Amino acid sequence: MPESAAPPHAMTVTVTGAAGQIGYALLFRIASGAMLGPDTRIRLKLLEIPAAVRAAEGTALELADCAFPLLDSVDVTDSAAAAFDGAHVALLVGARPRTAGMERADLLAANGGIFGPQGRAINDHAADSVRILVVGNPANTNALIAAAHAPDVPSDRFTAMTRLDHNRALAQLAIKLGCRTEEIEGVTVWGNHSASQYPDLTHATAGGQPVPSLVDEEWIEGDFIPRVAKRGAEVIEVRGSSSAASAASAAIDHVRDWVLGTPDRWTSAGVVSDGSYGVPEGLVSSFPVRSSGGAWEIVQGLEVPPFSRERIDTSVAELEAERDAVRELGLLG
Ligand SMILES: NC(=O)C1=CN([C@@H]2O[C@H](COP(=O)(O)OP(=O)(O)OC[C@H]3O[C@@H](n4cnc5c(N)ncnc54)[C@H](O)[C@@H]3O)[C@@H](O)[C@H]2O)C=CC1
Ligand SMILES: O=C([O-])CC(=O)C(=O)O
Repeated sequence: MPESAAPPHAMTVTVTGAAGQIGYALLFRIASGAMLGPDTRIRLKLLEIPAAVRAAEGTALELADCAFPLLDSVDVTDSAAAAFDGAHVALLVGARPRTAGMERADLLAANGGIFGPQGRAINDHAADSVRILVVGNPANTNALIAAAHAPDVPSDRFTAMTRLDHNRALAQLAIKLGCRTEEIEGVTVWGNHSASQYPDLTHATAGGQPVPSLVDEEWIEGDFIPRVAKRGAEVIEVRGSSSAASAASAAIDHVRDWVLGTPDRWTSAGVVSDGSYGVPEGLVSSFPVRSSGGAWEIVQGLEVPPFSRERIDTSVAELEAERDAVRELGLLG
């Protein structure tokens, strides 16, 4: 055997719902090193329901065929205990979609049946340093349920994905201003990953110029906010199926920034509230965040004008209603 030049450091990454649309767009980028960088080898563990294990095994064949230098192994299983064994990063993508005629309470209950046991399995089997990103909808409340079943895992390790909403906001603003997304800073998505979210441009700058001086309020209220908040529905209507590659890309961005640190600008993530900005402690809500040393910190001290206050409160009220509903269903332990 030639002397190996492989990086010494390896991490175990668990992906649930691995045979789904997002899984197919996500796994190859993780294995290529796009998520954890060029110095980290990857051990993938894929969790699926029994009926989709074979499809996930098919994806594992293709992963092998890519001959990714950083990919050490791929295991496919329908056992949560096996899937989360030693996990350093867990991407909870698999979820029960809403089907016709399904009430919100039914959806919450069906997902509680997935995210409760997965939270317990993470608690019992994952690495001490595990970091969890919930992508499967309703993402914020699913993260809350998983965290409630993992008493030994610090709750700040459970996060929900609002990075896709953040990226959508950057993209819409860049199109409006004719600039590159890279020139934009200070955008925040607050609240729930749902149509009630509040993409906030109050503190945004583009090329160093305050965005509120570059666009009018009418555009922000009438075009920008609804466009971003309802972008998922727009993609479903035009593409004929829900956002997958963009969701996978956002998940990569979220975990990369969490583990390796944000650049000099902040981003948005659903994190457990510490009471900042009047969001009740314990709710998983989207905030402006920075990461350093592998931990998210909520950006403090931003002024919240009345228009923003009202929008944040509306989305947070929806999160509270979801929390109360899952509590009543006995899903918070
Ligand atoms: N937070 C966000 O920004 C976004 C969230 N989503 C959500 O992500 C989720 C996944 O989306 P897609 O990949 O398009 O769906 P999909 O239906 O293509 O795939 C979901 C996969 O999860 C699997 N699954 C179901 N229950 C499972 C369980 N208990 N354990 C393991 N796997 C399980 C299914 O067998 C299926 O293969 C959906 O809930 C969707 O609404 C989608 C886009 C953006
Ligand atoms: O509604 C969905 O399943 C997809 C979704 O969350 C989004 O695109 O933001």
